[in-house]
Amino acid sequence: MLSGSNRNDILSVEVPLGDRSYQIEIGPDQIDTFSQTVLSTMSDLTHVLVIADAAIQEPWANRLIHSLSTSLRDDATPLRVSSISVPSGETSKSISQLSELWQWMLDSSTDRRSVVIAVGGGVVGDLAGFAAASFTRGIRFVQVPTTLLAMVDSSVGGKTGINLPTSKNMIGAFWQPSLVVIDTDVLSTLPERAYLSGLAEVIKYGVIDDAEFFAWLEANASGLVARDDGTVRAAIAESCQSKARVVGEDERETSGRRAILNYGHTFAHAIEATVGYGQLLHGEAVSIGMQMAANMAVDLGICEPTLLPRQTELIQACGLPTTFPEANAEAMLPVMQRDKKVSHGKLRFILPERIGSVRLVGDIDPSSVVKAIESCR
Ligand SMILES: NC(=O)c1ccc[n+]([C@@H]2O[C@H](COP(=O)([O-])OP(=O)(O)OC[C@H]3O[C@@H](n4cnc5c(N)ncnc54)[C@H](O)[C@@H]3O)[C@@H](O)[C@H]2O)c1
Ligand SMILES: O=C(O)C(=O)C[C@@H](O)[C@H](O)[C@H](O)COP(=O)(O)O
Ligand SMILES: [Zn+2]
Repeated sequence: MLSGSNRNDILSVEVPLGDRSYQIEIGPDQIDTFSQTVLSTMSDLTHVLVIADAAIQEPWANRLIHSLSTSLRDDATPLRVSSISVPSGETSKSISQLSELWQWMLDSSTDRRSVVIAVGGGVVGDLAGFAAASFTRGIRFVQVPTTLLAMVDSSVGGKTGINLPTSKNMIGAFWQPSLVVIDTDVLSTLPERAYLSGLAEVIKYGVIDDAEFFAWLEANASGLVARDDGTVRAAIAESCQSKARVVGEDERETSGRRAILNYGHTFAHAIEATVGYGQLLHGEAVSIGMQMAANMAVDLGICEPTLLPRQTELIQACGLPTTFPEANAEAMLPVMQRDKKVSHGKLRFILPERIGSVRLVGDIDPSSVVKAIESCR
C-alpha cells in the first residue's frame, strides 16, 4: 500500500493495452501544471476541447484552462482552447446533451488532431468520452476526474456512453483515454454525499479481487471517511491498480474477466433507472446492489458465511446504505432483463464466493432475484 509515501509524490499506474497503453498520474498540485503533462504525452497537440461539469467550472476547470491557454508548444505557438460546461447530474448522460456537444465540437472546428479533456465526475467522463469516441469516428481524449468515484473507477478503462430512459449506459463505446490525470486536491470541494458514494466502488475492488485490500479498508474506514490525505491516496492508487489489471486482461469484457467489475451493478442499474436517474447516486445504488448480490450468493449456498456481515459492516462504516425500502422487484426485473450480461435471454450475476473472489453465475431463477431484492428492503 502507498500510505507511507510523501504528500507530493506523483504515482503513475499504467493501463497495459499494447500500443494503446496509457498512464494514470495520481497526486496533488497537478491542475496548474496540466498543460505540461498533456503536451509531454501528445506533442502534436494543437487544439483542446475542455468539457467540464458546470459545478466545478470555478475553480478547477478555469485553472486548468488557464494552464492550457498560457502555455506554448515546442515551436512557440500557443494551444487553441475551446471550452464548454455541462449541467451537473446523471440526467446529462442523455442524447440531447450529447447532441449539443457534437454541434459545439463542429462549431469549434474540431478535427482529428483535436483532443477532448473531460473535467468532472463519472457523468462528464462518460459523456465527453463518448463525444470523443463518436465525433469524426473518434478523436483522442484525456480524463481529469474530479470525484472520488471517477478517480477510482470511471476515468479508467474506456467505458464511455449515455443512458436510455430505462437503461443505464445502453449507448456507448469502448474508447480508451490517452491519459488520466488525478489531482487529489480537487477532492477538497467535493460534497460529502458524492465523496462517500465513491467509496462503494473502492469496497467493490476488495470484494472482487483483493482480500488484503478489503482488510486494509476495514482497518482504515474511519481515515477514509475523514478524508485523511495519505489514506485516500492509497485507496485511489490501489483501486486504479486493480482496475488497470482487470481492464488489461479483458479490455472489452469478452472473456468474462472484466465482468467482475460489474459486481452489484445488475441490481444497482435497475434501482437507478426505476427510481429515476439522479435520485440515488451511482455509488449508493452499487452499495445496495452489492448487498443484494451477496444475499443472493448466501441464498444459493455459494458464499462463505463471514462475507455478508463483513461487507455490511464496511459499507455502513463508510456511511453508505445497505438497504433500500423503495426497491420494487416488479419494476426492476424487466429493466434487469436488458442488462449487458444477459445471455440467451438469461440473467447472469457476479456473485461472491469469499472476500477477494467472485464469479459469473448464470441461469438464476427469477424467484431468487426477487428474494435478493426483498432481502434489502
Ligand atoms: N465508465 C465507467 O467505467 C464508470 C464506472 C463507474 C461509474 N460510472 C458512471 O459514473 C457516473 C457517476 O459518477 P460520479 O459519482 O462521479 O457522479 P457525478 O459525475 O454526477 O458527480 C457527482 C456530483 O459531484 C459534483 N462534483 C464533481 N466534482 C466535484 C468537485 N471536485 N467539487 C465539487 N463538486 C464536484 C458534480 O457536479 C455532481 O453534482 C454514473 O453515471 C455511473 O454510471 C462509469
Ligand atoms: O469498467 C467496468 O467494466 C465496470 O463495470 C465499472 C462499473 O463500475 C461502471 O459502473 C460501469 O459503467 C458499468 O458498465 P456497464 O457495462 O454495466 O454499463
Ligand atoms: Zn459502477
